[in-house]
Amino acid sequence: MTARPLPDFDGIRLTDTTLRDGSHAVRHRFTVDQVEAVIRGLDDAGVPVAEVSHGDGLGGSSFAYGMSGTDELRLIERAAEAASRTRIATLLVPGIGTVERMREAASAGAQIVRVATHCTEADVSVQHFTIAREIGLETAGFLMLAHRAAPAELAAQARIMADAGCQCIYVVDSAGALLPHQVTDRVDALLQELGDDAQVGMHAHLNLGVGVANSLAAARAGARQIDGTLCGLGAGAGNSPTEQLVAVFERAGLITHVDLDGILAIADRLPELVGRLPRADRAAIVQGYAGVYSSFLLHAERIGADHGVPTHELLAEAGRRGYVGGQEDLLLDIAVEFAAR
Ligand SMILES: CC[C@H](O)CC(=O)C(=O)O
Ligand SMILES: [Mn+2]
Repeated sequence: MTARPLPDFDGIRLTDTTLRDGSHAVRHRFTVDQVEAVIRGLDDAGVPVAEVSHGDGLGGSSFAYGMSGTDELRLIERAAEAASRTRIATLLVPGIGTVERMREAASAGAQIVRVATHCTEADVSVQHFTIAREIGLETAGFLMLAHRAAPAELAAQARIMADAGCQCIYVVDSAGALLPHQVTDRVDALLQELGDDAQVGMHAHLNLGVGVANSLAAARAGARQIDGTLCGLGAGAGNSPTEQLVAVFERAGLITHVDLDGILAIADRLPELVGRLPRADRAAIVQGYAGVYSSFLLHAERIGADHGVPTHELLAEAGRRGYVGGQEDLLLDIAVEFAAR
């Protein structure tokens, strides 16, 4: 294993993913003007990292996942121009995004790449981490749907990412299904496995209403990088709101270096900038309860409406069938089956 420096940051490093995970909630229609306004607000508040891409990561613009309103490379470029101290991250799911797209994102101004895989398939990220480090990108790894892997199994997958050059491995609660003690167990297991080889991060969703508590549990257990989005804008019931994380961490004595007034100011402006915000409605709560990938929600709403099947029934069945991220199209099979009954 090659020695590599860990991201240097004193305290908890927040990554705001409004312009990536939040993209699901606006059906991937972010404009350059919205990106510029959000980045300026985050930058003024001192948020260290902001993530930008299609909601499903680089290359996600497609019929299956939803077409981007504006090419994500233009959004990344504008974000990098608008930021004076916030560093721009982007996300890549191997198989959706390519190494070539990652290079283009780096040329457009991304300095950090976060490579996301299903929680038992870290091996598909090895090539991406190797090349990302070669081209000088900082790296993070996402183990998605982390509730589906026991702590020891998740730690073994984190080891694969760390050995490939990943500097921070995230417990990603894609379904908003984890409870605080389950987050603590997973962060503990990763820290024990990784030692000084990589940091640990937490990405939480709000489907069961405990996203902020989960983020706090992770930070208290030793996670160094934590994700949020302004007003919780994101897939499913949304993400831990960045502005609440700043307030909660300050109360808990954890340093984020983000200015609370500044982050509240840009969060306050978000509804006027983007419109509809996600909420924990019946479908989103069932989604968390059934452990279903959060970005299935709007696909399930659309497919359910087309076939006269309630969204929450589609999602509950997707949970029973154990679908993973990328299998959004299989919701259609359920809808057709249910509609025929
Ligand atoms: C497309 C990757 C994925 O949506 C990452 C993420 O935010 C999650 O799993 O929650
Ligand atoms: Mn997410």
